[in-house]
Formats: sequence, C-alpha cells, structure tokens
Amino acid sequence: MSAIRPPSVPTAPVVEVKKLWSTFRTDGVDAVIHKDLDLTIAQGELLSIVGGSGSGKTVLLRQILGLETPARGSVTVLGHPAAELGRAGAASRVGMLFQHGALFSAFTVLENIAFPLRELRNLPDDLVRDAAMVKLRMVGLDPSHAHKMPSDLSGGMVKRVALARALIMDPPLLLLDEPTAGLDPDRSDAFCTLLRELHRELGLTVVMVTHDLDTIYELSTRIAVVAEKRVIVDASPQEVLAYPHPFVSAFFLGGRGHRAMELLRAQPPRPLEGV
Ligand SMILES: Nc1ncnc2c1ncn2[C@@H]1O[C@H](COP(=O)(O)OP(=O)(O)OP(=O)(O)O)[C@@H](O)[C@H]1O
Repeated sequence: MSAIRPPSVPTAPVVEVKKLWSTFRTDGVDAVIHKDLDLTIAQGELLSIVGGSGSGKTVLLRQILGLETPARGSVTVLGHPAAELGRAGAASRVGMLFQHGALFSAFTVLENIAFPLRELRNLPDDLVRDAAMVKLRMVGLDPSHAHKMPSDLSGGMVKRVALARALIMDPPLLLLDEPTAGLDPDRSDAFCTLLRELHRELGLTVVMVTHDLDTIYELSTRIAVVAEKRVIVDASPQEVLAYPHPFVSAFFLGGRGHRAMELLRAQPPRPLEGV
C-alpha cells in the first residue's frame, strides 16, 4: 500500500526524519520499532502523530528530541542532527511537554518554570524570575499561583505550568506527548484553546502525540499515522480519514470516532498558519 504524501512542503523543514530505524536490544534480541520511517514537518505546522499502542510514537518523539539514537537513517531538527541538540541550550530550540507534566514536586510553580534558565547558570535571578512570570501569564495562570507547590494544583494547572516551562526559552518547536490525557472535557477544551492560540501567536511548529480524537480534530493541520513500523499516511485530517487501512478505519471511524467526525464535518479545513 503506497503512502499519501502532501504535494509539496512550502518552507525549509523544521524536522526531517529520513529512513529511520529505531531498535532496542532486550535479552540479546533486537526489536525493530521503526523501519525506514520518513517524516518531514514544515515550519508552522501542528502535526498530530497517531498509531496503535506500542507502535513507536513516543520513541519517535524521543528521536526528535535527540534522546534516542537512530540505528540507521537520520533525524534532523532545525538543520542539525537531533543528537547534537545536546542538553545545554536544547530548551531554546525544542520545548517538550511530557505526558504527566513531570513537574519537580519540591519546587514552586515559578521555580519549575524557571528551571531550564537556571540550569544555564549565567543569568541574574531577577531576570530569570521575570521571564518565568511572563510565561506564567502566557499560559493563562494568575501570578498568585507563582509560589504554590505542584501538589496544590489541579491537573489542568499542572499541564499549564509544564507548558510554561517548555516555552521558557522561546523554542520554535514544541513537542507534546498526550497533552490532554487525564483532563476532564472542559479542561481539555480549555487546554486545546490555549495550545491553538500559542501556536498561532508564537508561530510555533507543534508535534503532538495523542489518542484523543477531539484534540486531534481541534488542533491538527496534518496527521501522520504510524503503523507497520513507518508513517503509512501523512496528510490533512480529511485525506487521512479516507485512507484505506484497518488501523485508520478502527481509530477514526469506530464508535468513539463518530462524535469527533461530526466536529470535523462541521468545521472548514484548518488553514496552515504562519506558512
Ligand atoms: N528503552 C526501551 N527499551 C526497550 N524497549 C523499548 C524502550 N522504549 C520503548 N520500547 C519499546 O518500543 C515500543 C514502542 O514504544 P512507544 O512508547 O514508542 O509506543 P507508543 O506508540 O508511544 O505506545 P502508547 O500509545 O501505548 O504509549 C514498545 O514495544 C516499547 O516496549
């Protein structure tokens, strides 16, 4: 079955994955997670990566972050091999929102947001504090929350603080792993609205892994489906829905897909902002 590809990519890619193989050796046996996986992400896109459980979506995000090493092939981010992003300064190029927020429980909200800047160790305290306050407001949180501990926050607030930390160094690329997991429908909708506004206002390129169809249809400019160890289709939501593959049918057209499908039908296709 041949993959559908968009006809052209309008600007220099922010992420370019070419013929990627990801493997893990367990008990002397190599498990192949990705085999000749190709994916190109242009500036300003909001790309959702979907696939079955264990299909390698998180490993793909980790490859883009430079946390995994390709067994073969290449992963290029902003023109450099992902592995070269390194720890120091990586947050200025790629922001990552982990699935459970992953805040430091012993740090206040403001200390959590400021953490990547503090790690640089060369900025005055008041500047770091001011920058963290700007990001706190940017994610829609009142400054009165700055000195709270993570245990005092709701699930939605934890996500917002983690997002503020991911954006502290104004990275052009933001990676999101299940951004609305664990949120009730109202908080999930509010978080999607925030992500859409930040995507537009900051001109971000966003790559998101999610199982949540409402989130996918609400935000995606494009969807990449991972199955059979590669990206089988990489296109607009409408084109992906029409792609003949058992996973696509089960995921998008099964029972839970119907409400989200109605939402998609009611909306015009989302334009690609900033491209
Ligand atoms: N460090 C590792 N060592 C060995 N195997 C790993 C490692 N990391 C991931 N895997 C394996 O790679 C496969 C893909 O994992 P991954 O977490 O990317 O799946 P996923 O598509 O994100 O799944 P889910 O939707 O369930 O979160 C799984 O079989 C997993 O067990």
